[in-house]
Amino acid sequence: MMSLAVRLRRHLRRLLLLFLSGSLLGSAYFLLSHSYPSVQLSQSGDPTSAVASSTALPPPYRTLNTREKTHSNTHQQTDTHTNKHRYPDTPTARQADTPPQPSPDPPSSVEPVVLVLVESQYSQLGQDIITILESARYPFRTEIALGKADLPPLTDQGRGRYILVIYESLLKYTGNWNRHLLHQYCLRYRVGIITFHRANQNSPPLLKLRGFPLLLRTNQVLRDASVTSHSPVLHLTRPGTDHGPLPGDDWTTFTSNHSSYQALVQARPREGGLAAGSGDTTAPGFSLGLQATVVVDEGLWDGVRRVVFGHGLGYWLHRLLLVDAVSYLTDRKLSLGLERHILVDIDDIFVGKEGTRMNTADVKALLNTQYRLRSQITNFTFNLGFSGKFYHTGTEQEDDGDDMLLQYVSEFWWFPHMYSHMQPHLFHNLTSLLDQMVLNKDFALEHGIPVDQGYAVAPHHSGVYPVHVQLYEAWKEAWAIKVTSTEEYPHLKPARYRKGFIHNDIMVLPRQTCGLFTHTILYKDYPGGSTELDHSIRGGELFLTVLLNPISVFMTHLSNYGNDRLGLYTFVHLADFISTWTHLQLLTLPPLQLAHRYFTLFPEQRQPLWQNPCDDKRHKDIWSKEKSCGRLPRTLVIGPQRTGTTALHLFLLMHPSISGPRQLDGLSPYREVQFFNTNNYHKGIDWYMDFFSLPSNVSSDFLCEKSSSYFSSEEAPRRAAALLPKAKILTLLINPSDRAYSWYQHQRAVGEHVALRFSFYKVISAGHEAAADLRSLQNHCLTPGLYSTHLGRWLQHYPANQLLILDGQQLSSDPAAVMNEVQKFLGVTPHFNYSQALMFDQQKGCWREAGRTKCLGNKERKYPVMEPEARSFLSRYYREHNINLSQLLHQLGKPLPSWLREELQKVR
Ligand SMILES: Nc1ncnc2c1ncn2[C@@H]1O[C@H](COP(=O)(O)OS(=O)(=O)O)[C@@H](OP(=O)(O)O)[C@H]1O
Repeated sequence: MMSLAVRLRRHLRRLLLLFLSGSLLGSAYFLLSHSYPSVQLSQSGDPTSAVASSTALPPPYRTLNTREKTHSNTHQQTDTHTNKHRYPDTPTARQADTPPQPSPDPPSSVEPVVLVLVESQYSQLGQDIITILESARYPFRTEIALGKADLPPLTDQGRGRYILVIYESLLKYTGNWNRHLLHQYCLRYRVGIITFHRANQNSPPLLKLRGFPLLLRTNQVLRDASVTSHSPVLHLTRPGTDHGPLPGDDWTTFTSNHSSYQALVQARPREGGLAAGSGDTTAPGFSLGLQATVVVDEGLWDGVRRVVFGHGLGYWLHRLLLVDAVSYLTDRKLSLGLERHILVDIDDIFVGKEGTRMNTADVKALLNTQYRLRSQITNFTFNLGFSGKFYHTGTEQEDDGDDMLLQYVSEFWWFPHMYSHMQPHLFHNLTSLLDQMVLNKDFALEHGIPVDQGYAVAPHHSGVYPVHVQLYEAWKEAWAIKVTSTEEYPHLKPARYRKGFIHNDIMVLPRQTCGLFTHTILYKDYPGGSTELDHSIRGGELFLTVLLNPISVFMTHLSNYGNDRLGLYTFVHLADFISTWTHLQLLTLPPLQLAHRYFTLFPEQRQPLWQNPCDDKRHKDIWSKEKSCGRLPRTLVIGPQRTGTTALHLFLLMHPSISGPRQLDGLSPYREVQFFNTNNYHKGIDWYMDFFSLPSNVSSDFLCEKSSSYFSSEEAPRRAAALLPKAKILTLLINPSDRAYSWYQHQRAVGEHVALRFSFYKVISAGHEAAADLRSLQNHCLTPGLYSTHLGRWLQHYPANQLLILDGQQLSSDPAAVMNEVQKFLGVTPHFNYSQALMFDQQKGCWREAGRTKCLGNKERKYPVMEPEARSFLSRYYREHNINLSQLLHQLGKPLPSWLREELQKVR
C-alpha cells in the first residue's frame, strides 16, 4: 500500500510541476509580450536563459504582497527596520501552504559549473571564493554582478548551465529585480545559492530582506563560533566550538521565524558588542543567547536551498564550511570525498651544516612521532632522501644520529638524492650524472638502505622541470625511478595551479608547500612570526592544502627535525587540527602507489604542457646553460595543407635573417618537424630545439618552423602558445573546395589506393557507412577547410595581432606583395626585395630564385578541373563555415580574399 508520505510527495511534485509550468510560461509570456529589447531569450525560449540588462524591466512576475509592491515602485532592495512589529513578514498564504519544492529528481542536464557573481574583478571576497573553487578544481564561471537586473543566460538549449550559484553580495542577490527568474531556474534544475553579507560602517544595524523571512543584524562583535551538529550541510566539517574572539567587528547575524532557516554556525556576542534586538533569537532553529553567523535555508520557504554567511572568507571556518556548502547544495556532485593522502619527505638526510642536523634524541623523537601520527594518518611513514657523500660529517652527536637512522633503516621509506647533492641540470653529460647516482646507490647498498622504492627527488627541483632529459635517462638506468615530485610545474606560484605530468615513463607528482624550508629551524624565528606557522596549521594555508588536495606531497628537510623539531611540531598539530575539525581520513601511501592513485584521479594531467623555460626566472635558473631559448622558433607557418605552405616557407628562408629547422634525421625541406600535433611533443622541448641552430643574433634573427597540419590540430594551438607565447603565426587560405581537391590529387599522385579507387565526388560525398579508409580520406579532404573553426581555436590561444592570414591565391600570383606583408608583420630586417629575388618559370609553372633552376614549393600539378557536381557539393558543404569566416575576418579587420567573396555570392 502506498504510504502517506509517498502520496504526499507525489502530490507536492504535481503541485510543483503546475507551479513551474505556470510561472515559466507566465514569465516567458510577460517577457515576450513586453518585448524589451535588452531581454534575449535563448533558442529554447526558456525564460531562465534571459539576459536582462535593461534598467526599465518590470518588477518580478510573481504576486507581490502589499509591502513589496510599495517598495518595488522605488526599486528599494532592502527594508531598513528599527520597528520590531514589522519584522518578520508573514509569508503569503501561497508561500506558507504550498511552498514550491526543489526538483526531487534533478535533471541530469546541468553542467557541473559554478556561477560566481562577484562585486568586481578585484573584490577580496570574490577572489577568496575563486581561490577555493580553483584549489578544489571545481569548474566555475565568474560574472560581475553589475546592474540591478543583470542575470547571465542560465540555460543553453534546455540544459542548465550552472549547478550552483554563488553571489558574493547578499544584497545584490536579493535586490536583483530578476531574482524570480533565477529562482525558477534554481527550482527547475535543483540549484542552490550561496551568498554572503559583509557589513560596513554604513550598514544599518537591522536589515529586513524583502521577500525573505530573514532579519540581519550587522556589525556585531562576536566570540566562540560553534558549528551546530546535525546540519545537513556538514560533510567534511565536524561540529565543535572555536573558542576565542572572531576576527573583526563587522559580523552579520541572522534570525528567522521560518523553519526553513537553521543556524549552521552560532557565536556569542562579545562584551559590549551586543546589538539591539538580540532577544529575537528564540525563533525556531536558533539558540537562545547565541547569534547565527551562518544559516542554511533548506528550501522549505520558496523551494530554493541556500547557505548564507554573515562574514567573508577571512575566517578559516567559513572556508571549510564553504567547501561543505558547495557539496551540500550540489548534492555532493562537487565534492572532494573524505580521503586525503599525505606523504612527508625529509630531504637532505646526512646533508647539512654541523649544528643543524639530527642527534640521537631527535631520531628517537622522529620515530616516536611517526608511531603517534599513525593513529591519525593510516600507515604514516616518513620518506627520507639521502646524499651518501655527507654521511658522518656532523658533530659527534650528529654522527651518532646518522647511525641511529641507519639502525632503524627499515622503519622509514628512503629515496635517493644526488650523492653530492649536486644539481643535475649542471651535468650535460649523461655519464657523469650516472656516476653520481651509482655512488649513492653503492652507499645505499653498503648501509642496507632499500634501493627499490622507485622514487627520487632532485636538489632544487633541478632537471625535473624544466625537463633535463639526461636526468630522466640516468634515473631510469641507475635506479629504475618511476616517480618524482616538484613544485615547479607549471610554475611555483600560485600553488593551487600545480599539477603533475608523465615524461619518459616517470610520473612527476606536484609537491605542496608546508611552510618549512632548509633555513626554518627555530619556532621563534619563523618568517613573519611563529603565529604565522600556527595560523597556517590552524585553518590557514597548510590546512587548506590538505583540505583541497586529495594527495599532498610535502617536502621538509633534515634541519627541520633537529633543534626545535619544527617538522614534528607542524605535522602533529596539523593532524590534531584536522582530526578535531574534520571527518577527513588521512593516509600515507608509498610514492609509487601514490603516483598511480594521483594519475587515476587526474588522468588529464598525464600529458605535459611544456612552457618556455625563459619565461620563468626560477625555471631558467635550473635549466642547463647549454640550452638556449634562442633555439625556439619565433615564427610558425601552420598550414593548412595544400595551400602553398611549402612555397611560403621557402620564400621565408630566402630572407637573410630567417632560418628554419636543420635537416636532421634526413629531414628534407619538404618534410616537417610536426612537434605540436603529434607524439613528437612527448619527446620534450630538447628534441624540438635540436632542429634549430642558435641564430647569430637571437634578438633580430628569426627561426621559423612550418608544419602544415598544425592548422587543424586540436592540440597544437594550446601547446604552441604555452611554449611560444610570443610567436608570430602565419596561415594561408585558399578556397577550401580547391584545397580539398588538391589534397585528393596529391594522394593520387603519391599512389594512395583509396584515392585511385574512388572519384573525388565519391570521396567527399561518402556516407557514414563507408569504409574506414574512404572516410579517412574524406576527413583529410574536408576537415582542414573548416577555416573559421580552426582559426577560432588558434585565436583562443594567441592574440589576433600575432596571427597573419594570407591569401594563397595571391601568393601564387604575386608572391613579392605577400612577402612584403609578411616582412612587415614579422618586423624582420633588412628589407628583402622579393620582386628581384623571385622569378616565375613559365615552363615549369612555378616560382624560383633568380639565377637558380629549382622550383620553390610544390610544383603546380596538372590535373583535370573539378567536376561541377563536386564543386557545388563543396560550396554547399562549406557555406556556413565560409559565412563564419567572413564574419571572423570582418571582426579582425581583414579584407576578404576574392575566392571568399565569390563563394559568398553563391550563397545569395
Ligand atoms: N607560390 C605558390 N603560392 C601558392 N601556392 C603554391 C605556390 N607554389 C606552389 N603552390 C601550390 O601549393 C600546393 C601545395 O601546397 P603545400 O605546399 O601547402 O602542400 S603541403 O601541405 O606541404 O603538402 C600545390 O597545389 P596543387 O597544384 O593543387 O598541387 C602547389 O601548386
